[in-house]
Amino acid sequence: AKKHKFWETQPVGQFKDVGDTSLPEGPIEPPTTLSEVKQEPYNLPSPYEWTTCDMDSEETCNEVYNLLKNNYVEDDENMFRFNYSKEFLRWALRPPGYYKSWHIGVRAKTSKKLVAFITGVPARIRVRDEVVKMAEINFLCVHKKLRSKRLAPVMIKEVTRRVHLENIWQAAYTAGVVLPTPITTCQYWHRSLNPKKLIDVGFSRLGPRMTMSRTIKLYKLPDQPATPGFRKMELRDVPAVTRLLRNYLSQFVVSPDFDENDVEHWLLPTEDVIDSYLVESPKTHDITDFCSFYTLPSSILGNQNYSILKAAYSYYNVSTKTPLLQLMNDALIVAKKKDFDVFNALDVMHNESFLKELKFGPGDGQLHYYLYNYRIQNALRTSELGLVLL
Ligand SMILES: COc1cc([C@H]2SCC(=O)N2Cc2ccccc2)c(Br)cc1O
Repeated sequence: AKKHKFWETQPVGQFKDVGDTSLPEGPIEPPTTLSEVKQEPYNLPSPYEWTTCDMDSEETCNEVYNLLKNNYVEDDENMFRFNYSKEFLRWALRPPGYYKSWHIGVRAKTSKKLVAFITGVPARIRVRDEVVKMAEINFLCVHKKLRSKRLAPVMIKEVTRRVHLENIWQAAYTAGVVLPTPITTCQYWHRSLNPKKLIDVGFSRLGPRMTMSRTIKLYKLPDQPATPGFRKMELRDVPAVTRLLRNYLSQFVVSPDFDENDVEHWLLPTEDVIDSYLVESPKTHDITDFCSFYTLPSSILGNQNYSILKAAYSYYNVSTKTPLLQLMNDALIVAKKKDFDVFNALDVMHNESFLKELKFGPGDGQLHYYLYNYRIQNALRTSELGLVLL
């Protein structure tokens, strides 16, 4: 049926193959030689042209920011829309070894307006015992006025072509919709930090038999973290955090294979983008635990009193001495202190162990994870997934 016309032509796990144990785990199609990769860009409908978005350029970064701010992902009831900041986009799109050519835009030939965007960044992802060079595909966005012109399939084929040109044959991506075929499906959970605002904007509702003051008291947090030695991560901590994180992530079926360069980029604190904290034992000065969250505001569509929701998203957390429950409560405490309205987390890794106890509530968004050109025999449990995509 029409349902997945495009995805049924792609090397991804097909629904019809689920459960077929005769199909081996690993790449679905072999790599080709670079000469066999299409050398010229795919054809766009005639009014449009490809452009490479130089995120170092203030002007271009502004165009990308505004396209996403006005046209990127909304919730099912169109009450909120992601509002990735320019600093966040620069962080997300320029990791070690990134390719500018993978920051792909579509412009209208006449007006030169940016009307669509899709990106890839290189990553080493371990799947069981194999470390695979992949592209992490993200920020697929088509202007609201150009929807259902079938632009997305040609943009996906173009970013795939440019990834192939760099001799990379696998990719990882997420979507809020079911496509062939998720390797796992996660649930978002939310911990209120500013319940009054969340109720006012319609994200949360006052519980039955609950007053506003009772609700505010329910979510109240201490003013300071509880764990002795809890502090912000610094450059000098990169080697120890890398060791801690690599060891911790090795237990999951799918996870990033971070080296010190990656840890320095992805986890060193950047104001209003990424926050990272660690526990340095006051006695031994060992680094025993780590927690991190990224800053991703949302536009609030159509509320009289507020226009921005300040949201923190749990990123990578490692607990070896401090109980994860206490570590994450300290993360909530510093997030509240930094005036976040809500702290979001997926039910991946060991997150399920603290979500309910720390008063997270389940969200309505499901997040499906996908691999391109790499078959995984059976879907993973969310607790087997050690990969957080932005
Ligand atoms: C509305 O329920 C949810 C919406 C979102 C996404 S869709 C567009 C947007 O902006 N979101 C971020 C957000 C907005 C509001 C609260 C928490 C997170 C997610 Br992710 C999970 C939810 O459960």
